[in-house]
Amino acid sequence: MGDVLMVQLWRQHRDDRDPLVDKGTVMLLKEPYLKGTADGKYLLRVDHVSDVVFVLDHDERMPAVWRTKVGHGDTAQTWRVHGDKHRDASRYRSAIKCYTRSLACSPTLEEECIARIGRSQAFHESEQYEAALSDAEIAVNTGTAFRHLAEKARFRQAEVLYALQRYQACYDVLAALCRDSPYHTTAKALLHRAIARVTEQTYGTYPFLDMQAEARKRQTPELGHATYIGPVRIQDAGSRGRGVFTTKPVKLGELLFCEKAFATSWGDEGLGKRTKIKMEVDTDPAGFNFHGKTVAECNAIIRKMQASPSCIPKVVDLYHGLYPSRLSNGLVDGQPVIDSFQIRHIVRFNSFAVPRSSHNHVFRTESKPEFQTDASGVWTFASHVNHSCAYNAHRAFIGDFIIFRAAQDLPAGTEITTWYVLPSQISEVSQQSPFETWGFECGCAMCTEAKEIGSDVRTKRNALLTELSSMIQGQMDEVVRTTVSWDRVLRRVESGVRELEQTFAQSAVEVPRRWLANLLFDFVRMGLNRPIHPKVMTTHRAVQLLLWCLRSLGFVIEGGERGTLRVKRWGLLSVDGADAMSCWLSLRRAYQETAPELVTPAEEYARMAYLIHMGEDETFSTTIEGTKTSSAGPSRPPLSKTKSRPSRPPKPAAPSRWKRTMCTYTPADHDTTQLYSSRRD
Ligand SMILES: C[S@@+](CC[C@H](N)C(=O)[O-])C[C@H]1O[C@@H](n2cnc3c(N)ncnc32)[C@H](O)[C@@H]1O
Repeated sequence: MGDVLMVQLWRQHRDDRDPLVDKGTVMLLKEPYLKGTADGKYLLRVDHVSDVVFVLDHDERMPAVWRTKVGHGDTAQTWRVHGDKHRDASRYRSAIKCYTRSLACSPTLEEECIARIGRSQAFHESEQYEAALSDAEIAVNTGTAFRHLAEKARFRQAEVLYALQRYQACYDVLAALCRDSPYHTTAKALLHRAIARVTEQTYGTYPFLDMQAEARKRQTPELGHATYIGPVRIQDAGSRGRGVFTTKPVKLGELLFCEKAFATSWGDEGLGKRTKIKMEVDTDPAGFNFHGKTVAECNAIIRKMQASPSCIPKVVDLYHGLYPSRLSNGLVDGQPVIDSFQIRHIVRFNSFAVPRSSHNHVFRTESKPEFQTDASGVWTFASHVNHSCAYNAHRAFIGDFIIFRAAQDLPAGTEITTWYVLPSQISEVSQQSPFETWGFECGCAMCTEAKEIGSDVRTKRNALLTELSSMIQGQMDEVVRTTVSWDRVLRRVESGVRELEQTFAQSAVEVPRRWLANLLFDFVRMGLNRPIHPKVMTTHRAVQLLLWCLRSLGFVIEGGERGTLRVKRWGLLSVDGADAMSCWLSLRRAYQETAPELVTPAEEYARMAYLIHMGEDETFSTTIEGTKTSSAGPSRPPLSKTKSRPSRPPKPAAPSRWKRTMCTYTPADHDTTQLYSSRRD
């Protein structure tokens, strides 16, 4: 009839150098459907990438009348030359088409092998690693008869195995290649990298300093390291579905796993700027609104699944709520079946919004006053960790790596938990559940206690909390402006806090008192901030209040004022306000005046908290001291399998440096619960 219908292709990978649809492109659409447009017309909408099949000329499904006529110049060699040209210009789609045509008319095994090597490279450069590997392996087999091609094909195979993160297999190929061709310097260099990756994968030893530096430097900080899964495994967690459990006793701070993201989406703006992604708002048939990073993240996942079909099962196996699983894992018409809507559900339940490095969440400077959430991504192993507000494992980020460390000593068979979001007020726990998005109720001690207390206790607790926090702020201002004595404020705060404590029937070890700890910590910080509140708090009182703060988080501490300081039980690390790391660092500072003998143990505890918070402690001294040399602290045995540091002699405390540090180190100035995104926190 001469009609023309618009076609809308969703979620396809766009490459402006090499358009997906060009003049003469022939597509087959599966399950096509028409969608009405605002101007009263119709278009064909294709939501799922696997609902389009691009038909090439030699494909038997191409109608004969549409096939291009084969000319005299259409030889394997000319197609290959075209392919090389496209590949050199980064037009991989076109290059692959040309190599495919070259393969279709290769008259000899040698010609075929050359075309395979070329196509493997084009697949590799366009991140279609599995197709690249398949071509490389065929080339290795066919190339054995041609010495010059065999070496090339094996190196190709090794490069693709490395890109596929199959480091042991990559090592095996390279070790043999280097034996046969000892002069192959590029193969040797890759062999060294493969060895480093196998070591990371097996022992969890990482060059964290380099990783932090790389994450800061690179615009898209996807780091070239391997995933390590330590003493943990996925298993049934009863009513919580699957969960991650320890396989052996684990010590506080030990590395549980360090996982490279399956897919992340980073902003396309310059380094250090806030993320800005072209907004693409979209509603799927289930009614979810997805925009910005989430759309980009879905696209990144889909693209990776298309390119590496063997990883599809581990993605579609992730929790996706009530959305039905309809996918077969196999290939249909030569390509994997990908349901875009299922991917959206997977992203909704499993994605983390992340900073470039956990440093960005905890530390900020005057030049970088804003907290950045630079990306969002999916980590397929980490996604199995369930939530608890009283979590026992802490996650940190460096580039596209998620690092989980034990935040307590954990016996074998313990389910590890993290926080998705934290309730922002005690009262909220009893009203609307912050976990509604995920469809569960948190059963941790804190949530259970908050639910079980009677409404009179709850009302009293909330009233006291509100009264105390506004009183602290108001009174501190009074102290600064007038001659109101500091002691009077302190007495009022102390009696208010004691009254609040009486609203808890259980001990702080059983039910940590996050909000009380926050309040106390805010108070101490104000008191110690001498440039603003001159001479308001004695350091001795600050020490007592900081210890109180840690005890409110469930820490059991022996001594702490003079002579001895020993943590008998580690409490909640906390991420919002009174985090244990800030408390220990403030204590370390205060001890410089009141009990110098306790500076070193306090620093050790601060270092442990830092390790758990940041995922590594190699940057501890640099970050805390603002110098390149390590600060004081007795050497301790390396934790888990992390790189050990040489022990250094204790150094005297340096108050002037600390002052400088205080300018850059303001962890309690923000509410970290806000920083991770509306999804998983
Ligand atoms: C990212 S998944 C975690 C892994 C999931 N349990 C599984 O079986 O694959 C998030 C989902 O796990 C479940 N979940 C997580 N924490 C939970 C908790 N504390 N209690 C009950 N269910 C929880 C909820 O169904 C939530 O939507």
